[in-house]
Amino acid sequence: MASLDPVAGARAPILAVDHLSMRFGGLIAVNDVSFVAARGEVTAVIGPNGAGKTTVFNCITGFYKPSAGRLALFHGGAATPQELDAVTASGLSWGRTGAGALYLLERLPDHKVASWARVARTFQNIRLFSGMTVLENLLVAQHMSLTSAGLLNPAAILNLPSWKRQQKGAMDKALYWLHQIGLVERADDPAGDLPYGDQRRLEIARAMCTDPVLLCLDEPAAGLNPRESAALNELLLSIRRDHDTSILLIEHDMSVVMEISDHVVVLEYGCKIADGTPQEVRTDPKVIASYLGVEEEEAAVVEAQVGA
Ligand SMILES: Nc1ncnc2c1ncn2[C@@H]1O[C@H](COP(=O)(O)OP(=O)(O)OP(=O)(O)O)[C@@H](O)[C@H]1O
Repeated sequence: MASLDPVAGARAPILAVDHLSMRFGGLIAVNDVSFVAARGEVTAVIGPNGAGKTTVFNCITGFYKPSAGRLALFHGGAATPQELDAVTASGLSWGRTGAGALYLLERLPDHKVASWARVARTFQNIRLFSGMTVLENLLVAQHMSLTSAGLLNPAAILNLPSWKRQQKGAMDKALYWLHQIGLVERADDPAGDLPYGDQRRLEIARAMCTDPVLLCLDEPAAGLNPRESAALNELLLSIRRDHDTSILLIEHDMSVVMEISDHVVVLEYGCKIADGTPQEVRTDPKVIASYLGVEEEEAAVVEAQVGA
């Protein structure tokens, strides 16, 4: 894997997590974790239960204010170290850069992480509007951009062509994503009536309707059967291929991680223990020993390797 300098690496970063820590009273859930997610890549965060994965996500998406650390998100391309330092020193939550803009997510409330920094997320448990139709779920995701354009907006009040164009744009986008997830036929059915795998993909499509630069998925394959899991992989690979959206995912299903990730970060007890390509991580003795689990006799070999 090419070097991933947080600021100006060969592969432009979308997110640089820098010395992130999160404490809950005496418990250190995330302990001085740093990694970079590259633009246009799928980065997986893995680790055993309680390793701190969801806490990292909650810090990135503004649900938690980190106890320490910096979470820099880059729009348009990499920032220079000077630009990153200048925004950090300014005390502001964002600044313009030569390439576009950078946002310090730890300084933004969650709704601004979503609307300004354009970071979208899904949760471990599905959070669709189950009584709304499939199509309505995709339209409601775009409600913020439509209403903010509409507030005190004469175009909306008078139903002018510009307003109609915006509404048509929202419908076109919803229909595009309906096609992408193969649910056109079920557009008018309540979302809660869909099979579980379809609900998962609808949730991802709904997040994509907000045009995120970074899509954070918390265990998207949880509870899926192998066929549904394959459909999920296909959707995520198509997002990576066809859209300017980078993906950060937490996943326990190693088949998903190994098949679609470009880069894997491994946490254990809140600390990062490995960071590399799926191949590098898969063969890392620390990962084998601590996360994937080993047979007794293998453990002795691993221990020797780790100690070496
Ligand atoms: N709001 C909170 N208050 C107190 N402790 C918390 C809170 N959130 C998480 N923790 C603790 O932080 C540690 C890390 O939890 P976290 O949910 O981030 O782990 P995880 O790797 O996502 O686990 P899982 O795979 O089971 O979802 C755990 O010990 C958990 O109990």
